[in-house]
Amino acid sequence: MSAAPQIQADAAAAAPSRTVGHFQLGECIGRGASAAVFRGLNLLTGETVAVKQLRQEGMASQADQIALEIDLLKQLRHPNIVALHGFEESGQHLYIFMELCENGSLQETIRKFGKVPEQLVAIYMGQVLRGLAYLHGQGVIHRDIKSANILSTKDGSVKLADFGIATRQHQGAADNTIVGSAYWTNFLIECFQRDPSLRISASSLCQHPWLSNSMVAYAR
Ligand SMILES: Nc1ncnc2c1ncn2[C@@H]1O[C@H](COP(=O)(O)OP(=O)(O)OP(=O)(O)O)[C@@H](O)[C@H]1O
Repeated sequence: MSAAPQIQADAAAAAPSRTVGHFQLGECIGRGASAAVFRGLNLLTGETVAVKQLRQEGMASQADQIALEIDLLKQLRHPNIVALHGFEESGQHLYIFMELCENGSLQETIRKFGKVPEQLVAIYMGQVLRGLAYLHGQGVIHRDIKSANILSTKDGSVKLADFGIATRQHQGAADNTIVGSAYWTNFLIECFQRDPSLRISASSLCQHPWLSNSMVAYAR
């Protein structure tokens, strides 16, 4: 969830071997502004999952947003969308159990391996667009498409994640609000100021850092 600064990731509270519901937590595999993400083992099936841990303290103001993310993810089933298995409240934390994407985000992939060849960008984009087409078919607008929110599995599939600021499109209503991550949003505002009729596709913009390895091109 991108817009949740109050919620602090608390990795220390989830020591390895801690059990939440029927999931055992393992090592921390990622961290965002609001969450820590752990590898988890489903003790009933043996399946490995990702467990997103959010601190409940100060969450009241974010409760609607979190409920929305869980509600949206639960209903979505597509090979290019991260599947949600369930959630659990335990102690001071909320835990969201999700499909594990072993390779983490595409942002991390670019950090580790540098720029991506055009041929692979085309493969990633094809999958991102299939995920987006599915979402739009369900009336869901993601609103924060960026490399950090596109996760990849070890077989090379990519999946859209992080529905913290996603919204449902009401029939006939256009969504003209600009939301999302700062550097992305600044660039979009700049483009809209130049030509308000311009339709900017966030998914197309993702390709720029993939091809150039320039992550902060639009930072302000
Ligand atoms: N399903 C998953 N499988 C594997 N790794 C994941 C998964 N979900 C998240 N991660 C890892 O954890 C990191 C942080 O997760 P996420 O971006 O959801 O946190 P956040 O705090 O909600 O994000 P933000 O910083 O945008 O607010 C990701 O960048 C990714 O590396």
